[in-house]
Amino acid sequence: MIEIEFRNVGKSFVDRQTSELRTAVSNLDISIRSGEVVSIIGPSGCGKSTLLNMGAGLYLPTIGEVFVSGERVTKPVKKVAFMLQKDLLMPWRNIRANVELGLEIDGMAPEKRRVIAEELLARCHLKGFEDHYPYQLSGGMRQRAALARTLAVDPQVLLLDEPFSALDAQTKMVLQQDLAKMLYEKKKTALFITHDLIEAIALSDRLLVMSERPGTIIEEITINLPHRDNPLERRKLPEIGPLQGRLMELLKVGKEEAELH
Ligand SMILES: Nc1ncnc2c1ncn2[C@@H]1O[C@H](COP(=O)(O)OP(=O)(O)OP(=O)(O)O)[C@@H](O)[C@H]1O
Repeated sequence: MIEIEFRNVGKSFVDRQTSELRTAVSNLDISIRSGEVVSIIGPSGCGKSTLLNMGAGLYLPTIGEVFVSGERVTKPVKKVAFMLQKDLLMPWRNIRANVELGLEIDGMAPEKRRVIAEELLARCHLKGFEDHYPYQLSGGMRQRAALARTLAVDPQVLLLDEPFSALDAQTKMVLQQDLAKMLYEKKKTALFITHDLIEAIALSDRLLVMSERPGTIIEEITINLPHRDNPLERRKLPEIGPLQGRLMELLKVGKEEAELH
């Protein structure tokens, strides 16, 4: 089943300085199957976040249509959860209460949501920190709590906008491992934005490479590698290097600098 679909989607914004309409993304045709993890990579400003925002129903396309689970997206969609680089935890709520937030809004009984929150916090290695407040935790721990909160409402679709980019390399790898396991076990569908090419290869079934602005998909790469549920193992495979090289070519990494010399 196709879970997320973009049909000939484009999005333009009014430029605040010139008042002209500028195209951010165009001709996006994307189909993501249920249970698939797809990463989007592309140069800065090519429209990756714009694409994700349209998937979540936070932006509406200027042309074309977006569908989630066969339903046209015209407003924020409940079965879609969004996770950003900034953890957006509420500083006045402890970690447990932060994780419970979505369930509380849904009207779930306090005892029930407490059980769910504590189980997820344990899975995200935050057992013992339930009563701590965000300021008492490290960046990695806060992002773990944000992941637990994203998963608490049991969304079928996760849209992840560079969720680990502010973390140090080791913390990032451990969090990727936790995320990959949960996505795999619960058969979630995920669309993931990252600038980290190895992260994209390690976590995904498929990569979509975008062009410079106005962004569109210029290449699709299926990752035929084992260990989608174990990125730490996948990182060790010899195929990673050549795949990274191909992505660097597509993104012209180092080309502009070379032209300057
Ligand atoms: N709400 C908005 N209003 C006006 N312009 C916007 C808005 N959101 C995005 N844009 C413009 O659309 C273009 C694409 O932005 P977007 O943030 O989607 O790119 P990105 O690929 O996610 O960038 P980065 O990799 O740097 O995070 C940019 O030129 C940006 O200025």
